[in-house]
Amino acid sequence: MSSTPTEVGSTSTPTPHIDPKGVEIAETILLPGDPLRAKFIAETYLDDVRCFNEVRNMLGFTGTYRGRPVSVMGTGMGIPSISLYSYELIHHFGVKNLIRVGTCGAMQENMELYDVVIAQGASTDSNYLQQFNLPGNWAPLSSYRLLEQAKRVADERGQRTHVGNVLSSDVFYGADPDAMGKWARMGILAVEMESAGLFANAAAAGVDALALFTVSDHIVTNAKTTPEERQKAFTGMIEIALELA
Ligand SMILES: O=P(O)(O)O[C@H]1O[C@H](CO)[C@@H](O)[C@H]1O
Ligand SMILES: O=c1cc[nH]c(=O)[nH]1
Repeated sequence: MSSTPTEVGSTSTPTPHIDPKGVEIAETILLPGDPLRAKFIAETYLDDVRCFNEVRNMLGFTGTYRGRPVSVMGTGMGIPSISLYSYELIHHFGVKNLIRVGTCGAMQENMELYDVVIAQGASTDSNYLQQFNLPGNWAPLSSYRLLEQAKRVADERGQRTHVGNVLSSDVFYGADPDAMGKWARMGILAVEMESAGLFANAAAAGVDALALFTVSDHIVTNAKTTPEERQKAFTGMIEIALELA
């Protein structure tokens, strides 16, 4: 990371990628990859909404959900993108609970479109973790506190879930046709592109992170949702995440 804000700052002091212009950012934030999904979540679920970021159109909003402050912001796609936003949110704006709400490609045959995946851990083919110079291979895990709450809320709502290890991949269009099968045989539930970076940044800073996904397509059966459904139809996952705020 070339820019290293280390103190929690004021919301009138911008970082390179977030300029809240005085609008507060809540300690709990939902993080979809798509900034338009952030706008949809804010407009659909939050009261008293204010926009806190428009830099690069990576829209961020703060409002209340059942009276509690909560923010929601897009992260873009891939570990480099979510890593710089999560770093600034944690280290400059004091965010403590970071909940990714994404889409994923299912990799196990017992999974269906619109099932919710709760990431217990995130394996990765990215080199992002090497910067921590650990003397071995570190396993990026989600916060057990948030994981346990999310599973309980999902069960209460009758939402079908799968809890386990996901793959945060640097490649969407991979060159190796065998790669996904190898990960699936190690029990990986689904592929997405950000959570390992989010979990690493959260662990390094001692804050809590979780990732929830809606299955948008299936790597084995080739079932798919449409782009419009990807933006809007994932209400089960969003409603679980909002209960954690
Ligand atoms: O729907 P989002 O949250 O963007 O997540 C998934 O979708 C994107 C790829 O289409 C990647 O960001 C992947 O992680
Ligand atoms: O990263 C992703 C997200 C959804 N579906 C995939 O196949 N990959």
